[in-house]
Amino acid sequence: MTEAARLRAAWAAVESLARDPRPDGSAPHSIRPLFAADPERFARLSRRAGDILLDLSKTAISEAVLAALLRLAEAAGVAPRRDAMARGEPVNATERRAALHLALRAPPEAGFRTGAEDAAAEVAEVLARMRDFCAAVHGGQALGATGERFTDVVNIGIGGSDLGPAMVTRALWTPAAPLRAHYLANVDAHAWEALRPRLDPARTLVLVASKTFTTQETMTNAALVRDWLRGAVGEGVGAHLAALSTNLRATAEFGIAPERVFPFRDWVGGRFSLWSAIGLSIALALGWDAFARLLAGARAMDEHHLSAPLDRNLPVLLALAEVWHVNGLGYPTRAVLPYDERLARLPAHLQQLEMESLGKRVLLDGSPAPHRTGPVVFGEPGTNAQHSFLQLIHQGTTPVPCDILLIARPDHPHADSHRKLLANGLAQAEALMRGKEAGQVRAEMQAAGADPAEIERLLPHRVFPGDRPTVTLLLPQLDPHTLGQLVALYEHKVATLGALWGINAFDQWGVELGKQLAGAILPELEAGAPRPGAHDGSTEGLMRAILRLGAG
Ligand SMILES: O=P(O)(O)OC[C@H]1O[C@](O)(CO)[C@@H](O)[C@@H]1O
Repeated sequence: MTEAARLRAAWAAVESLARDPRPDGSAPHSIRPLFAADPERFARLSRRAGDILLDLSKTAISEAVLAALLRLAEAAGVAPRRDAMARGEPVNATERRAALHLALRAPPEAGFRTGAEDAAAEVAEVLARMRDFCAAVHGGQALGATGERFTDVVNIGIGGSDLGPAMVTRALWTPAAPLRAHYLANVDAHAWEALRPRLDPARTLVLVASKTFTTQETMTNAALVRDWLRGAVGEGVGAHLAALSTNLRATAEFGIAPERVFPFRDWVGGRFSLWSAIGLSIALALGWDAFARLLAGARAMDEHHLSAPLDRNLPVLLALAEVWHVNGLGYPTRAVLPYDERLARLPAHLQQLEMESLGKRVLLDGSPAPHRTGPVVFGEPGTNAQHSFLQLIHQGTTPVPCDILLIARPDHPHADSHRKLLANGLAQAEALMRGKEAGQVRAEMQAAGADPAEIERLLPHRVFPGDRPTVTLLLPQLDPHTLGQLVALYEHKVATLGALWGINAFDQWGVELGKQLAGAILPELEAGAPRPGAHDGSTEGLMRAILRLGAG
């Protein structure tokens, strides 16, 4: 059999398991019969790596489905694609680049290279400079222009130059941390106007974080903030600025001294970059040790992913569950529900990581993808999500698989609150799977003394279909090391899905068209009139309406 034929056969096996009833007659999407048939299902379908326990048992993945999915992973070349990535090969084929974020969190002796480039040495050098800079800021050797110590760091960046670091500092910052961190992303200057009054320019350190150093939003905000700093501290503004970028010419043109530029290389993708110089705000805000432990956590997950067999490999299993849901059962969305307020920005980080990576419609060779690819990802922390969109997930027409993240031990003394939080997370997953049948609803309403006609009227509204899948991830506590493992787990899941679907998970051409068109519209707004015939009727009409309302 050729490779292509093997891959087609593997897909066909998964698809037929998703289409045809199981040998016991149960439907392929049903979960409850799997528990009824196998009291050991939790033990069989949960796996542990490092600090993370992954429970896949509340999905409709049967033993047969898991076996078929693992055969698909073999046929799609998941392990060789993973290894090519780790060898620094140009797995980002459309940009002819490596995707070597693994090198960012590896010790130098791991020896990561790409082509002739010694990635490990490069990383070690930048990390050492970042560590020294943090020590100087925290130790009071690097001061503001007026001799004050820094109390606040502002990271100006967007997308991958914002979401990862913002998510991590939101998760791990405590009042005992060395600096307060703020993240300015949107070109909407309301964001800056809301932040500005909270800052004292004399004590504010500003990081301009942009891989390309050309991103419109970041460069616009950087100019605004530099002017504000200059207005307050005059020509000493350089003491308040640093840049995190691959574009050393542009950082120099912006006026940032070379010793204040922390570089990284083009083999670091934006959405995989929080471990690079882009993570400097994390290290400044939380301390160097926390950043080092974050990297070590990610490295532990890398080692697991690189060495564990596919059937025990957490990122691979998570990716296979996604294939089952998206391609097998046809569920086009997924919700991420961290039952931890500190992980409030994790869904936003995963939205970029997953949707920018997997929102592709062609295979590596440019032919149309024969299968549906990346699902829509959204989420909110639990329990808040329960009071907003969980209704649809329980009773809507299309099942939405959920990732439920639980943290066993809190970092506060309120045990009762934490038990309630955990009880809710566990209960949602149980309720989604178990559902509530008509007989049970009827009995409950009868016991409450409801009128029989009223019972029959309300019955369909109060029935829960059940068999709605959840994947649970349990961490013992939230700290830099466990968070590093968790984020790296999702990164490797994304790369694995790239291999399974045969797409490039490392480019993002889809963001370009809007940027180009915005570049064309901007001068027309400045000139106060759309260029006749340059746009569709709607865009031109809206531009005229906006201009009439006084913008531009
Ligand atoms: O770091 P940069 O170059 O400013 O880019 C920011 C973000 O913009 C994107 O290129 C998308 O527009 C992301 O991939 C990236 O993370």
